[in-house]
Amino acid sequence: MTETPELYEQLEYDVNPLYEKIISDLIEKKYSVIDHFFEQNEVALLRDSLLEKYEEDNFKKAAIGNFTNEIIEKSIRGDFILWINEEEKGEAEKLFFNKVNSLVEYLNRTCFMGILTKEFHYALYPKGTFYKRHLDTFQNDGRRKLSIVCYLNSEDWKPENGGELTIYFDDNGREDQVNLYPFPGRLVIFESQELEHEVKAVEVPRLSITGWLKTR
Ligand SMILES: O=C(O)CCC(=O)C(=O)O
Ligand SMILES: [Fe+2]
Repeated sequence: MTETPELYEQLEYDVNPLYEKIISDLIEKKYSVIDHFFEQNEVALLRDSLLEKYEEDNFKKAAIGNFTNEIIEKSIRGDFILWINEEEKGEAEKLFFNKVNSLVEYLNRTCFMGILTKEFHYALYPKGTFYKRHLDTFQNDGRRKLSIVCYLNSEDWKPENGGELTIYFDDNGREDQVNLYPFPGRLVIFESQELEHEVKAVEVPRLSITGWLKTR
């Protein structure tokens, strides 16, 4: 019998149980929650980087709509954001992209997801702000495939702080929801074109990185 080792080599990969869990969650329920995706010291590094840039006044009021038609609408979303340029990254951002890229490579290799580009921004929700229920593709970007949120809050995030990410999903024809607190190091990943979600009002500043994996 003749073998084709080159082909086997291409298809071979080390199975990563964490990534496999994410994939099976996505297939089963269109979202996945991974606690401690980033370790405490990594979260601290990223939080410091966010706060430094925020204090330097680099953040801007998040808008809704697309680039040519940006509307700042406080009654819809109240967060401040700063896009992260992967080329100009510092130590914290390098660490962030290393982990994200490893996940993306795995998704492409094992699921043929065809993720070609990605975009991420820091976000800070000041006290009293929220983001009303929406679908991430309302930004007129049908290329957004998976939404990723990673929380950079300090360890003691309490329920009375509010700021849950509420994801709405269909349960056999009935709408159900899951409420997720923005615990530090927690990563939430969900199908951008499928799941509506919202950020409940926060009582203390809420820190995160949000981004999208895109097909083109
Ligand atoms: O911060 C979150 O939990 C979600 C943010 C979000 O939905 C968005 O930026 O589109
Ligand atoms: Fe969103």
